[in-house]
Amino acid sequence: MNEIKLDIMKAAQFLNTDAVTALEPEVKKAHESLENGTCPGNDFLGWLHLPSSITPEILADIKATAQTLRENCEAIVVAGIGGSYLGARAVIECLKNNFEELTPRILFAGNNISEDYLSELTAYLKTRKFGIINISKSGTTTETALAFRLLRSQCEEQRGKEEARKVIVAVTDAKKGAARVTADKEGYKSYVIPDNVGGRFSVLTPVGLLPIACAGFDIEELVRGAQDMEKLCQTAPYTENPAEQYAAIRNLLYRAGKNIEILANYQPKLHYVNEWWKQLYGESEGKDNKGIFPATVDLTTDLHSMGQWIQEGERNIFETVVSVEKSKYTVLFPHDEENLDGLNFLEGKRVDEVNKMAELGTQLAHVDGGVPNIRISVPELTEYYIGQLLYFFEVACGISGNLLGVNPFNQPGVESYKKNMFALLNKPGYEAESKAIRERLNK
Ligand SMILES: O=P(O)(O)OC[C@H]1O[C@](O)(CO)[C@@H](O)[C@@H]1O
Repeated sequence: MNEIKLDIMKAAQFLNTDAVTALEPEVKKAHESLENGTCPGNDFLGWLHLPSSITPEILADIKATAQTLRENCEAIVVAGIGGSYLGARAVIECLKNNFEELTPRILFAGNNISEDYLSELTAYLKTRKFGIINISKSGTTTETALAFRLLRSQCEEQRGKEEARKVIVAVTDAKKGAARVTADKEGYKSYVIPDNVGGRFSVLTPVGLLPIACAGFDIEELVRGAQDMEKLCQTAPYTENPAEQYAAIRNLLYRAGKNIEILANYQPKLHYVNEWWKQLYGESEGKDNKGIFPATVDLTTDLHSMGQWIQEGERNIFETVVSVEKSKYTVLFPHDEENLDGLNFLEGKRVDEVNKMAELGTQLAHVDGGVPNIRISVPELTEYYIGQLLYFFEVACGISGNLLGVNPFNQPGVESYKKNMFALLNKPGYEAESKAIRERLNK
């Protein structure tokens, strides 16, 4: 199998010579505790062998639902936030044309509380036949619930209740939560987010697969990539196991004082993979006053904004570059008669070659500047390799969180803002908190 490759040489050179080798027993133990289900948060390990559990029947059912939506909608709005949003968007943005809109158009909502966003979205949809995929594990997330309320009533108004039923799909908990109750009451087609799969690990459940199928992409290939990576991560020895090596090197760097990891790409289509990765690692590791801060950049774009900081700022960072080996198209650097920009020496070269030299030059400059560099190379931006990449990051995250000594599968800190927001908005049941927060603000 051809696969994504990890190169940690330019990061390991910042550590003692045998540091990565010496960590093997610890990494193996961290990985085994995932596999044996003995790690903290072990009731949330449903994602670990998810790829190999996906049957052709499950995929066929998702594809049939996607087909119904595709046939009946000019736009499909995917309502969700965090893990109920980013995985689908990451894959779709990787695979779609940078400029052409998909047919039907895939729109995202429920990931903010912006009045203008919702106003513009509902106005845009007024003249269009649209459907909704309402994704929320809890069914009570404010951002998503708000968008769904607005969109559902608009959809029913535009199509009539009966027709609307055919184009509203819920992806939610098996039993509890508003989304489940509404779906069951209204008879919407629905999918279950398993109890033991947390949002940020759910891209290979219908949370990700349904929107990706609606966008017209090949979910079989995506799952096949993840399945192959599942096999590799389970069987490969330490030195050839990308998930174990990535978990090892980032923890060693963290222990050496590098507490910020910057995920970088050289393809705009990977922007939302950055966003997905940020949630995966941020929510998994940032707790108990510990954790690498996950930051992201799009290059070469951000070399013209963040490049200075990365090159010469505080030396507490390391960089992980996701590099795509093969471009889909060919564009050659053009000739210019006047050559005022002095770039005719590049004439006839593939733009991708120039991009790759920018990448190599940047890697060497950053390493010279004291920034350890990890490189993940992806053969091509296809469903198969994206499936590999996402699953690789998930397993590495589980191992890494165990090495760090946290529970990688909870996110208790996320509740704090919600508690304050509800207190400020006088949510019933929050009377004491409302009183306390008002007193605090009036001091
Ligand atoms: O699917 P839900 O329950 O709406 O939650 C969405 C997101 O909110 C969080 O619970 C907190 O941000 C994430 O972990 C999750 O991915």
